[in-house]
Amino acid sequence: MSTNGSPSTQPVVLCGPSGVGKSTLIKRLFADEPDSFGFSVSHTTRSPRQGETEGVSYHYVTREAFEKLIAEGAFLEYAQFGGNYYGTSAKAVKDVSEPDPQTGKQKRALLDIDTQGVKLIKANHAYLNPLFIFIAPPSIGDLRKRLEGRGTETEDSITKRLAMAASELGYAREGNHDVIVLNDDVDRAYKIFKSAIDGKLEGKGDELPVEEEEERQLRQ
Ligand SMILES: Nc1ncnc2c1ncn2[C@@H]1O[C@H](COP(=O)(O)OP(=O)(O)OP(=O)(O)O)[C@@H](O)[C@H]1O
Repeated sequence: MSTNGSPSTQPVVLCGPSGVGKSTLIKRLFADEPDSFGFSVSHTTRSPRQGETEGVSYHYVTREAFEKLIAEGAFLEYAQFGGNYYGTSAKAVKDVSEPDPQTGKQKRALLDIDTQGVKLIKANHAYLNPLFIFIAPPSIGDLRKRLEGRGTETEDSITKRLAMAASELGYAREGNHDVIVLNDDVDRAYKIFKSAIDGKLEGKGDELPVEEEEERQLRQ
């Protein structure tokens, strides 16, 4: 496994197909270690809502300022929803691991991003030096069952997510991640995930599911 960076502050990038169980593993990690990890503060062009604080809830910026940041390549990912921009900047990720001015405590940034975001970090923000962890499904068929079971997606959305899943698995097969975690049994997967982020995993973790099986199940 990768030995780059200090395990105490090295950002952790979690990626993998929609429905594979990333949120499930992140929830467990936060329950296990509530003070060790943090999410980066996103930028947005929407106005602050009551109770929200600049720099805590979001970094609130104008459209012009947001577009300037896009042009500068500042964002690892960004998107528009409801007429507003939202984005994660590389600086916001780095800021998570800065010592808190009051307590001196440092947190590790945890990111849940798609393959596009992983490519952007590798191409433009390599200095972040994260631990890239790919969460893999036992099969595309299992992924379908999980997305159906979660009850949050339409059939059309499930079909799109499964097609995306195949391309994300393809990118993982090229060896672009430091660690592979097969989320077959969630307790077993969490153990591998936790030992990887604690720097205690020997090797690269699990094997990816076989490609032929995937294609067969996609055709079904
Ligand atoms: N090992 C597992 N076995 C069976 N079901 C699981 C397992 N891990 C997670 N699930 C279930 O699969 C569904 C999808 O999990 P989750 O929402 O964590 O995925 P996700 O990767 O965060 O998806 P998205 O990227 O769409 O947010 C949930 O209903 C979850 O309870």
